[in-house]
Amino acid sequence: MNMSVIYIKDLFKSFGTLDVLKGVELNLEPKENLAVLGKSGSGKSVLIKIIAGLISPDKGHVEVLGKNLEHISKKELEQLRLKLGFCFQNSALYDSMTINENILFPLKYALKTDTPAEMQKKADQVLEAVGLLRSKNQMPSELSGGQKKRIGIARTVVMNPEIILYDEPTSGLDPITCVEVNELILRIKHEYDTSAIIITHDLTCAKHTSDRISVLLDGYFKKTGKFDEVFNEEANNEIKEFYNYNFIK
Ligand SMILES: Nc1ncnc2c1ncn2[C@@H]1O[C@H](COP(=O)(O)OP(=O)(O)OP(=O)(O)O)[C@@H](O)[C@H]1O
Repeated sequence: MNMSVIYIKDLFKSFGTLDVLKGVELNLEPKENLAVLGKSGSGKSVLIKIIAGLISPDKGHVEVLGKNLEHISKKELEQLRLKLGFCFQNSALYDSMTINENILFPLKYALKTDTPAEMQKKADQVLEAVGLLRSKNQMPSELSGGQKKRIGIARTVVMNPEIILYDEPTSGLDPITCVEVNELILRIKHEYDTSAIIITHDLTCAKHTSDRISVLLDGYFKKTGKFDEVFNEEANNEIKEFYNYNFIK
């Protein structure tokens, strides 16, 4: 039996004459963080959209939390999506709502199972976990970029997802705030027992937040392994040069 929370085999996706994914293989284990590195346009977002069932592959096997996406009903897909948390690049907060209302929003409109008191308790817990409980009555416009990222993560975590998909979690942040966000991603994994795919161009983020990294090049994962295995002496020049390993601490 396959124990992976995401299992992808022989995945192909083209748009017209553009072959984007050409034989992607991926295994995400329970409680594992996997960073996906790849150039702009290499197909990282397409891969995430396929995992979320938003677009269909041309060919290949995609299994998420034991469900084969090829044979899944609409209702099952809706239920599955509740177990997937998306952290968008721009945090995607509602500007006209307070931080507290932003956190409550998915609980109220997607989960619909808790009493108001239960929802508020969950919201307070995640705000505490990301260190921003005191900001709960502020508006998003009053927060820094790093604080917004943390709220975006809190809003995802409040739904208690089994898998979190982070899209460029450190983009646009200064190096010190990047470290804070990286630490938060790790803390979330340990405190909430989640697995995650972290799409990033930031090698420091990949190194610190993930158990393994996969490098998407030419439509498939050229290399997967622990950071030091991928960027070792024997790594081919494509991998070494592209990510300019020398700049990493
Ligand atoms: N719906 C679509 N129709 C046509 N082409 C698409 C579609 N979605 C993605 N593409 C193309 O697929 C390629 C991969 O796109 P994707 O958004 O996955 O790249 P990415 O690796 O996420 O890039 P970035 O790091 O810049 O976000 C691009 O050339 C893009 O134009």
